[in-house]
Amino acid sequence: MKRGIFITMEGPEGAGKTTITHMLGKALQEEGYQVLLTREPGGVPIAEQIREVILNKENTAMDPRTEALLYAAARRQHLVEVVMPELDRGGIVLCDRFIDSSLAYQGHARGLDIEEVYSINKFAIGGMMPDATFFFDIDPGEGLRRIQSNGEREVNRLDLEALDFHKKVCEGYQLIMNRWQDRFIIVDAGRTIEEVFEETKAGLLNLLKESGR
Ligand SMILES: Nc1ncnc2c1ncn2[C@@H]1O[C@H](COP(=O)(O)OP(=O)(O)OP(=O)(O)O)[C@@H](O)[C@H]1O
Ligand SMILES: Cc1cn([C@H]2C[C@H](O)[C@@H](COP(=O)(O)O)O2)c(=O)[nH]c1=O
Repeated sequence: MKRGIFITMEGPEGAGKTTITHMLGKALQEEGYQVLLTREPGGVPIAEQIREVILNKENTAMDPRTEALLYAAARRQHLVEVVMPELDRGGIVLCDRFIDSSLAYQGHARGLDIEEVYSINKFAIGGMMPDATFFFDIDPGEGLRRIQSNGEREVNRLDLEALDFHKKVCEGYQLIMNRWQDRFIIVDAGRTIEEVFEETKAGLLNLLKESGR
């Protein structure tokens, strides 16, 4: 029985999800909250192995449905091993990407259809949708420029897609946000790291307060 709160971070490449999620984790701990930070695809050994297969630049032959199924499989394993037990304990889980990434990337940008991808993901998640989702809104070209100028970040198979693909990802996110309006909090991620962090932190503390924490 879920008692915790499940928050996800979404957006295109280079929007700042990982940077801000780590800053939030530290800030919440300083406020006395216990918080679990995790990510998709990955977060547990089996899902990290699936991540390596999906994102490996050599795997250019990967079929879009195979890709969608692998993300869903990684998601299931991560949920069962990490997210669900933590939520059952009443914890706060901040997850860098979740189902909306599959809907935007595989469902819309790859053209598989958002409803079809939602359908296989329903099997994977068994109703475990996020309580709230922060969407880091940035121009996709600007996001790609950010990751290209970060020499430490390894470029993966999805990063190598053309700008048009990343524009479709953003279009997909818009469709998803229209469908699940109540769940999304949109943050202008084109500002400085400090500005994005302060706004996201205020939104998150508000959610925690509303949930009685
Ligand atoms: N608001 C910002 N302004 C300028 N640079 C930023 C900002 N936020 C993050 N960055 C930088 O952009 C790069 C990408 O950031 P980050 O890894 O947090 O993005 P992400 O959304 O998690 O990307 P991806 O989904 O592609 O992994 C990093 O080098 C980070 O330092
Ligand atoms: C969960 C998920 C992710 N993706 C894509 C999005 C990114 O291109 C990579 C993950 O890399 P990151 O540096 O950790 O953001 O995978 C996807 O296409 N579908 C998904 O469900």
